[in-house]
Amino acid sequence: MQPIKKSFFLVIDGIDGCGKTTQCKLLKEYLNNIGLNILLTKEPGGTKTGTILRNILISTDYDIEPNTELLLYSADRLEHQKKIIIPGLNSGKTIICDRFISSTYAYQIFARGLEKSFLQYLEQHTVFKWPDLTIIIDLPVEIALERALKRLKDQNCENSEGKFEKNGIDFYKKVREGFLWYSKNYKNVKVINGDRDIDSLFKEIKSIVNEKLCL
Ligand SMILES: Nc1ncnc2c1ncn2[C@@H]1O[C@H](COP(=O)(O)OP(=O)(O)O)[C@@H](O)[C@H]1O
Ligand SMILES: Cc1cn([C@H]2C[C@H](O)[C@@H](COP(=O)(O)OP(=O)(O)O)O2)c(=O)[nH]c1=O
Repeated sequence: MQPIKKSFFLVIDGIDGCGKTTQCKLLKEYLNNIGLNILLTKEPGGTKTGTILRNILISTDYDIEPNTELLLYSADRLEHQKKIIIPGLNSGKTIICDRFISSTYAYQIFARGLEKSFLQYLEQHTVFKWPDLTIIIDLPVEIALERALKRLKDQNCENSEGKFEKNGIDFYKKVREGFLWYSKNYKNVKVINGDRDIDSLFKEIKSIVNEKLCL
């Protein structure tokens, strides 16, 4: 059977540990099963160049200037849009993207305190296709970080815990605030409550996506 063509750009975003990766995978499986051609991707790191940028960005070995970090996330996005997202949409794929520019507003602008106008300038040169829908999974920072730490333990990556300790809880509170700001200032954004179990969260995401995709 030929896959159904539904060119659609969907983003799932939110603070570390909110459950994005889990929900992206569930959604991919569900939409694949009903015959859509799904491309699951992520930022940073959705391209060959982006993988190198991601390794630099998430490593704690480099002491990167905050504005350099902002430029690297933007470079990753430019590559991702040109090489993956736009060609994927042009060939009729439904794109599910784990994080997008909403994360840059939340982390670099709100939490790191960089100039909003700088990102507003950069987005004009890096975002050629805006998401048809961004779902932001919102929940108290303490719960999200507990989940993120649990995942690191499950994956035996406890030495990566440093990121959360280095940034501190107030940083993540600002990240949360940044996502809520983004939801009020950009189009096609839906905020959902992430403080519940995986299945009931997925049920709501599925119903939002079904409605948007007219399924
Ligand atoms: N709704 C949920 N309730 C409890 N635990 C969850 C929920 N969603 C995900 N988890 C668990 O929390 C951890 C982080 O989830 P993950 O999907 O990797 O988050 P993210 O990609 O947003 O950082 C994983 O161990 C995952 O199994
Ligand atoms: C896309 C993006 C990610 N990030 C950060 C958030 C994450 O801490 C980190 C890696 O993202 P990710 O792999 O999604 O982390 P997690 O699974 O823990 O949620 O990149 C930014 O700071 N700005 C951005 O624009």
